[in-house]
Amino acid sequence: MSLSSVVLKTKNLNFSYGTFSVKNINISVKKGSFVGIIGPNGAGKSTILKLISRILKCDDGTIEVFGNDISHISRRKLASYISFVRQEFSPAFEFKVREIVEMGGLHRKRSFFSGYENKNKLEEALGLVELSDFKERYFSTLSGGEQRRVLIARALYQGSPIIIVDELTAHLDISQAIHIAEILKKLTDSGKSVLAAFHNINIAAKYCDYIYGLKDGKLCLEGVPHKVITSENFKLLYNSKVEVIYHPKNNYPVVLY
Ligand SMILES: Nc1ncnc2c1ncn2[C@@H]1O[C@H](COP(=O)(O)OP(=O)(O)OP(=O)(O)O)[C@@H](O)[C@H]1O
Repeated sequence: MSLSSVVLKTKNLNFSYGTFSVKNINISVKKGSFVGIIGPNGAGKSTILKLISRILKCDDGTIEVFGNDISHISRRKLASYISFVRQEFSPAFEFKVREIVEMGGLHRKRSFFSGYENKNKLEEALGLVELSDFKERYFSTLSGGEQRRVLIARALYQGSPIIIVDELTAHLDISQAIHIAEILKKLTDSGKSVLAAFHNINIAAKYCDYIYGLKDGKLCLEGVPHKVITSENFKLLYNSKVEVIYHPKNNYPVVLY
């Protein structure tokens, strides 16, 4: 694939909270690809995704989206390139589900109070995550999994070409996790790009085109799922002994816990 198909690229990214740092992070995401980051709790996955979404500012290094250094573009412009689905979201005020989803379109509007921007798009985004009947419910009254699906709908409504998801399967039962992964996979088939952190390695192995392995703030593995998901690498990343087999139908690696 040509260099021009790279839509997101980090170069030697460094960041420290003081006690924990991520070091020399080089990640590339190509147009239409589904890229995963795996690694144990506290490895720095969320930190990297927050740096890319400019929630945190890197100490050193650069992040480029479509060839633009993100430190030189406006928040609105960044929101037109990247949507970020956080692991947790607790709004300070009571918002209805449709209002949360509509927040995804703020970069296209003058103000939040300009009324419905695009009713069809709103219906479409909620329909995709099977929450059409929840539009008028207050976000705080939804279960963790339902809230998560609302946040995915907000990212879909935002309409950006790059979607970043922190812990794709958080709060989702296995059927919802597969459903959301399928939606994102379809989006990559239509040219969008997804970068997501995963704890569920089998979902990552099935849906990702490319996987980065992170440990103690450093990338120590990268490649296609067949190369990265091996029992040796699992030991290296998680210090855990597992067996890896290959799916009888589709041949992707499957971890036997
Ligand atoms: N605001 C903060 N101030 C200080 N340390 C932080 C802060 N946020 C995160 N950390 C620390 O940075 C490290 C990496 O956290 P991060 O959330 O990036 O890891 P993660 O790989 O996403 O973990 P998990 O899989 O548990 O979500 C952890 O040790 C965490 O305690």
